[in-house]
Amino acid sequence: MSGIRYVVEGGRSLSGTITPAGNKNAALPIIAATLLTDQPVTLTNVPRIRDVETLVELIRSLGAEAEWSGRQSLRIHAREVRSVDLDAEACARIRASILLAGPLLARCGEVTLPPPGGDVIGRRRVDTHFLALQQLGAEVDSSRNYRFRASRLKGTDVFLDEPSVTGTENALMAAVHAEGTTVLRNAASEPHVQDLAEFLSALGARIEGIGTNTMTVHGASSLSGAEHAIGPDHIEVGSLIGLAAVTGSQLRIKDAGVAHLRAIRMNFERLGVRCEFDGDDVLVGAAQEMRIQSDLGGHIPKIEDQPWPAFPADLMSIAVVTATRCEGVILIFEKMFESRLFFVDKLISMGARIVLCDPHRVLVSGPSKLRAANLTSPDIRAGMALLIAAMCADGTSVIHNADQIERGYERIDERLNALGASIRREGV
Ligand SMILES: CC(=O)N[C@H]1[C@@H](OP(=O)(O)OP(=O)(O)OC[C@H]2O[C@@H](n3ccc(=O)[nH]c3=O)[C@H](O)[C@@H]2O)O[C@H](CO)[C@@H](O)[C@@H]1O
Ligand SMILES: C=C(OP(=O)(O)O)C(=O)O
Repeated sequence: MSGIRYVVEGGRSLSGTITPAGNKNAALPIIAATLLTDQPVTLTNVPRIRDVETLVELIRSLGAEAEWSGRQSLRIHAREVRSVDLDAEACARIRASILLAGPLLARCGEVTLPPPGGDVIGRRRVDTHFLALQQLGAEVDSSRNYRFRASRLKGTDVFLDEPSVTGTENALMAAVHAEGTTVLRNAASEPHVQDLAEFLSALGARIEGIGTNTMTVHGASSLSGAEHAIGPDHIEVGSLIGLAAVTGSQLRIKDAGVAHLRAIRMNFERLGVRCEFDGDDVLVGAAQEMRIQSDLGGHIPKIEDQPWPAFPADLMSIAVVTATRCEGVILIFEKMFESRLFFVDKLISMGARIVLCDPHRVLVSGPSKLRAANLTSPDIRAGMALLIAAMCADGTSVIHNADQIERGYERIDERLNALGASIRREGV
């Protein structure tokens, strides 16, 4: 079992203001995309999390200069890029290593990538990446590692077999360097995909349809440098809303990017958790109704994930833990990942009333009073859900393998302690 554990004293209410970190899933493709230009790039609001540090290590190994010029500010200059063998262990630590495929193919004409890692939440297919890059003219071979080769990339009309987030991002990064025009259909449009497209535009790429499922990309032979601020992490904002609700906390979540929070707000309302928008801040009040809202006719409601702009898959674990503290019954239907819901056995051991119907669906009946427990975090979001459970449970819980939480949430112990939480970080 790996090194970091959190010792959490439950039962405390928090109060105050917290600013969400930059979006992990935007920072990662944007850092990969800096390899597309030989000019310097400055990125601000970059989350200092483990996945980012690993990707920075990987791009340095390819010859890019990358220096932190402030706590959240990263300067990258990929004057020269050599596509040599990438460290297999570093690639296996993160899902985002797959995002080097598009930029390296575009810049160097070939790339061999060891298989990516990332959360173990079910099968993580890469077929969409292969399909898209192949249609742009790459030869691909997955017999040993992932090998992509293209003497030139040529724009075309690409229909993605599913709106894969990183698949869309790889296609976008390859397309900006392709000859002619590329149309990407059935594309993902999550805030992080939009952020990447905005960054590429700041480098001089011409992209139409940002934020929709059809993007048109006009290829450019060279791109400039740029300064770009990573957008706020809407998954962290959603996690904080759930946390505030179950701990009876009053929080102002500052500069939260409310334009991206409609589906998130709507689904929390289904649990009887309401928040207000004040400019770009989110306000969560301490006295929430916490009563599950039935569908018309008194039917059992559900929360389900779907591609953007619907409710995000990465908030499903947070929705489950929040529901355990609400009055009523709700079905949580996770359509994307077949192992993400298995962590509910840990909530059940804490006293939650949950039926795991099948790998994709759980029925939660609340409210349950949660008891402290000795827990292990299986992935980023389940880890955060367990931290939330521990914070509202009676007694002191220990969360092992908190390294997983730190893959995605920056200094979460310090930041929550500043609001009144009691989380002691131990281990190395
Ligand atoms: C580094 C990064 O950005 N990781 C995110 C990215 O992973 P990633 O890009 O790996 O995830 P994908 O979008 O490719 O797909 C995730 C899974 O959902 C399935 N699928 C996808 C689209 C769809 O319409 N229906 C469907 O069932 C896919 O088959 C796949 O099994 O997007 C996921 C889905 O938002 C998030 O959980 C991850 O945090
Ligand atoms: C699943 C996630 O990350 P990754 O795709 O990097 O494993 C996540 O951010 O919840």
